[in-house]
Order: sequence, then structure tokens, then C-alpha cells
Amino acid sequence: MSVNAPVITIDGPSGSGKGTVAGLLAKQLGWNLLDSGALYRLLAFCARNHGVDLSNEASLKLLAAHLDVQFLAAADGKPQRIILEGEEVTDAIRNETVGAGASQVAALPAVRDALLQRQRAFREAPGLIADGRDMGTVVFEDAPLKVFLTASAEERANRRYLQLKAKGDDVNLASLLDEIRARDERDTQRAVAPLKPAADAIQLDSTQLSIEQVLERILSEVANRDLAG
Ligand SMILES: Nc1ncnc2c1ncn2[C@@H]1O[C@H](COP(=O)(O)OP(=O)(O)O)[C@@H](O)[C@H]1O
Ligand SMILES: Nc1ccn([C@H]2C[C@H](O)[C@@H](COP(=O)(O)OP(=O)(O)O)O2)c(=O)n1
Repeated sequence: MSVNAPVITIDGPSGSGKGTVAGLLAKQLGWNLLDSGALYRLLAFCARNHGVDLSNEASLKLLAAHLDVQFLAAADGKPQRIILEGEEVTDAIRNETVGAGASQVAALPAVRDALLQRQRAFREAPGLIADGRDMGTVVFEDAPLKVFLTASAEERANRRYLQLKAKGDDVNLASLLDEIRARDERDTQRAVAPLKPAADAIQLDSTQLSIEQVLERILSEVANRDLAG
């Protein structure tokens, strides 16, 4: 691990565009990518496969410590591929059931602790883009650029609806909005590493911004801080 490699953290609620923007930034800058939410999703998914209850903190801590996962570099324009225990789960972990499970296991302190070093190990030269909920507040507190990306709950639910529908999932906008609100509530109200902007984060509301506009704003901060060398 290179502790001196710069990190750009992108935190925010579900559907604000973190994953999309993080992937584009990593590609543009040629930096590494950490999708920390995928780790919590993988844990929830793995727990279900192994019959572990999502409130069993001791067993989840063990599962988290031994999670057998590989992140494979993305082919052009595609998300990175995720392999869990030898099986590709890239798509299987992207639904609201797994998202809600992830939010549930993520509230357990022993689980967060077990995943901390694994996340920090992604900090390699030339730099890291880290997306999640506590990237700027806990995991990479010393990051030179922190972004807190938001959008209205309605816009986020609509984005998720379009995304899942395009994938062929049978989705309902009203339930997605309820699920997003429930997740916001759990992620912001938990005792450990709650979703909140770091004191030194730049806050970006993407409700009225295109993906390109969000990217441009972040890249202008990268240039202002001379982060990309
Ligand atoms: N600014 C934006 N305007 C419109 N759609 C967006 C914007 N940002 C992201 N999206 C779309 O919204 C969906 C959710 O984005 P995603 O990056 O998965 O969010 P998050 O990682 O914050 O949950 C994706 O289909 C993405 O293409
Ligand atoms: N750094 C992180 C990342 C995700 N989590 C938890 C809370 C989130 O509701 C779930 C799923 O996160 P993920 O980023 O994959 O979810 P979205 O793509 O934003 O819907 O995991 C977390 O607690 N801390």
C-alpha cells in the first residue's frame, strides 16, 4: 500500500451518481477504483448464500474478514467485474434486496472494522477514487479532495428505476422511492460511520446536473489542487 498516493473520495446517498462518476474519473485519470459499497453488498449476498442471518454480527465479522473476492478491471465503458468465491456476481449484487441487506450489515461495527484494512489497501499509486458513505469521514480522512454528491430522493429513485428497467428488472418507482428513503434513514442514523459530509468536503447537488457536468466540476477541483501530476 502506498499511503502517499492521492485519494479522491466520493460519498453520498444511493442513486446520487457516485459509482458512475467514480468509474469515469478513475478511467480519465488512470487511477485505481474502490467501490466500497460493493464490499457491503458482497457480504450481504454471501451471508444469504451461506445461511447467515443479517443480524448475526459475530458470524458476519468472520465472513467479512475472509470474503473471497476479486475486482477485475473494466472493459471499455463497462463496470468492473466482481468475482465472489469464483463466481461472477457483477449483476447479481445490483438490486434493492441486496442493497437493503448491505445497508443492514453496514450498521454493525464489527463488520465495518473487519473491512477497514481491505479498503485502505486499494490506496496504490498513481491514485485512488473511492466511492461510498464514509470514504472522506473515516476510511481516507486525509484525502486531498472529498466530494459529497447528493440529489433529491425523487430524482435518485427515478435514476434507479431507469437503470434497473434497462437491465430488464421488474421494478416499481414508488417502491424504489420508499426503499431509497429507508436506506437513507438507516445509513444516516446509524451510530458508526454514518453517511454525512466530511467537514472539508465539496458538496455537489446533481439533481439538475448531467453526469458530464458533475465530472467537469470534480475535474476542475482536481486541476485546482494539482492532484493529477
Ligand atoms: N447526474 C446524473 N444525471 C442523470 N442520471 C445520472 C446522473 N448520475 C448518475 N446517473 C444515473 O443514475 C443511475 C445511478 O447512478 P449510480 O452511479 O449507480 O449511483 P450511486 O453509485 O450513487 O448509487 C445510473 O443509471 C446512472 O447512469
Ligand atoms: N462506504 C460505505 C459504502 C456502502 N455502505 C452501505 C450503505 C449502503 O446503503 C450499502 C450499499 O452501498 P452502495 O454504495 O453499493 O449503494 P448505492 O449504489 O449507493 O445504492 O452499503 C456503507 O455503509 N459504507
